[in-house]
Amino acid sequence: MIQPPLDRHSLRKTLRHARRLLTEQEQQQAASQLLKQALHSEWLNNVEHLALYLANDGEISPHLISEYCWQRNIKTYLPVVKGETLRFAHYDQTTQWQKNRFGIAEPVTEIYQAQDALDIVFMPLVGFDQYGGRLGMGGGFYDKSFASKSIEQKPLLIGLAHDCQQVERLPIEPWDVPLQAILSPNQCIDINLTIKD
Ligand SMILES: Nc1nc2c(c(=O)[nH]1)N(C=O)[C@@H](CNc1ccc(C(=O)N[C@@H](CCC(=O)O)C(=O)O)cc1)CN2
Ligand SMILES: Nc1ncnc2c1ncn2[C@@H]1O[C@H](COP(=O)(O)OP(=O)(O)OP(=O)(O)O)[C@@H](O)[C@H]1O
Repeated sequence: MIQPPLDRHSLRKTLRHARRLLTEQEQQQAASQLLKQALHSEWLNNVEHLALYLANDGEISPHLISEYCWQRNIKTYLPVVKGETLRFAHYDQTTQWQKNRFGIAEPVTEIYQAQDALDIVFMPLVGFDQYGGRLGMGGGFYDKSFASKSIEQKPLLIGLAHDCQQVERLPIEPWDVPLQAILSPNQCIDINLTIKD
């Protein structure tokens, strides 16, 4: 596991490099293990509206989780970049796509789901720690989007990650919105159950 002290910029560079080194086969294996962890965690049990993302830059892919959701009639949503924040648009196998300014596909729509109508948001991340710390791509999009959400309010924020993205303890900034849980191929961390010191 990578040991800080490393500043956010260096950590981001190191961790993005590590996940991009994973082979296609390792990515497929990770995606399949991730689905198993998601089912094992039981977080999907009573979910009706779930936001996830399209994997980019070596991120762990939640595509098998989407396929599971479609079989179960769980509605799936993707982030759409709007100015400095994110909106969440419904998608399924019939969706039409356009690329955003980062080259990531987004549904072509003007209809968005209210944030508090989402049950869970599976968040992409560059780095995480066992305390719910999250390092993203550096745009602050997720942090700004969920800045006013209290811990009790929907949606539940769950980070998805490769195990190689874990660090001992991330340097945290005041605006960072903590993860409430983390799923990786080998771990299912419920932050409320981990010891905070
Ligand atoms: N899969 C996925 N979708 C996502 C995010 C994400 O982290 N992952 N986002 C999470 O916020 C939002 C988009 N934020 C992003 C911020 C930076 C880059 C990125 O690749 N930056 C490049 C420079 C790209 C450019 O400016 O042309 C880089 O840093 O190398 C990508 C997405 C919404 N959708
Ligand atoms: N709630 C907020 N209000 C205003 N500015 C914010 C807020 N959250 C983050 N920012 C700004 O966004 C910038 C990027 O933040 P940070 O490095 O934490 O992004 P990130 O979590 O890595 O990215 P992302 O959430 O998009 O995956 C910071 O410079 C910060 O000033």
